[in-house]
Amino acid sequence: MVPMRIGIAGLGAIGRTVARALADGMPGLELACVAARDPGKARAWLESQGIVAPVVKLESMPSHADLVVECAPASVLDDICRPMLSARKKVMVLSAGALLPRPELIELARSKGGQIIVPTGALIGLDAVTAAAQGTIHSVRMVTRKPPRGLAGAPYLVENGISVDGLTAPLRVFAGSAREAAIGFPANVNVVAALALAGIGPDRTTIEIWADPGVERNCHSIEVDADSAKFSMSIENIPSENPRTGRITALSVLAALAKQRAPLRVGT
Ligand SMILES: NC(=O)C1=CN([C@@H]2O[C@H](COP(=O)(O)OP(=O)(O)OC[C@H]3O[C@@H](n4cnc5c(N)ncnc54)[C@H](O)[C@@H]3O)[C@@H](O)[C@H]2O)C=CC1
Ligand SMILES: O=C([O-])CC(=O)C(=O)O
Repeated sequence: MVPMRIGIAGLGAIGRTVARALADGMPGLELACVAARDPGKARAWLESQGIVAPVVKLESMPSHADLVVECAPASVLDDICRPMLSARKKVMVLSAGALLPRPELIELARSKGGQIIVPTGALIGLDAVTAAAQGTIHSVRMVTRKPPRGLAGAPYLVENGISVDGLTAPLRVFAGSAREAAIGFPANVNVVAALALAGIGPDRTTIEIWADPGVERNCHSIEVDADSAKFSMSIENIPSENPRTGRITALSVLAALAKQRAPLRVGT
């Protein structure tokens, strides 16, 4: 079987873990290329890891890869998706919050025959949410609690003069829709964007965000009420080297990549 060629756009907390795993060997998959903001730094890291892969520009990824894992800042989503989707290829999008204001990327995938894959990422239960969405979902509500350092610097906090420094008790810093949360916290709550895309959309999916000095983990809890089932889910994510990103996120990418070529697929 010809291996599926995987590209990685963004060599940070998620990208490095995915690159390492692909280089160690995943059946039916090969690391085909990497794109980074600083190509010299990327080459030095790959060399230090003994990983052989070309460092290429975002626009030339389609000639190297069948599927690109987007694990870069939200601001570069267009530059990663457009070339790949125009070439009828796949992009696994981690910056899910940046997809909400860009429905044209989904339209591009539709018109060209490419595909955007949003993995479950740092979340839980998108299998059940997508299943329930085949029927009627009445409501989806999410509450996120993060250590203050996992929220510091978010545009919503800066614009509203909300400080999370030196908190001694939990502070609710936001309540609103997934669409508003993705704008105000573009690097902190991609999870609610993925939840919205799986279920009832960004305007009806609601979220509260708490800066909680009492937690060490990024905690998400979700309640779904549908005509097929009512369910609650929660997950406590251990932060990776990037305090905003749970360790499980890169593992979710690996699981989603493995499904691309697996003889047995478990879960939707
Ligand atoms: N969907 C989900 O469940 C989750 C999504 N995320 C999102 O995934 C993305 C990646 O997260 P991390 O790896 O933790 O971030 P990170 O900040 O550790 O790494 C991002 C990397 O992208 C690189 N980069 C910047 N500009 C670039 C460009 N023009 N081309 C290529 N690379 C570029 C940076 O230099 C950095 O190495 C972020 O948008 C984050 O918000 C994070 C956690 C969960
Ligand atoms: O959704 C995100 O951007 C990251 C997150 O909450 C987590 O890793 O728990």
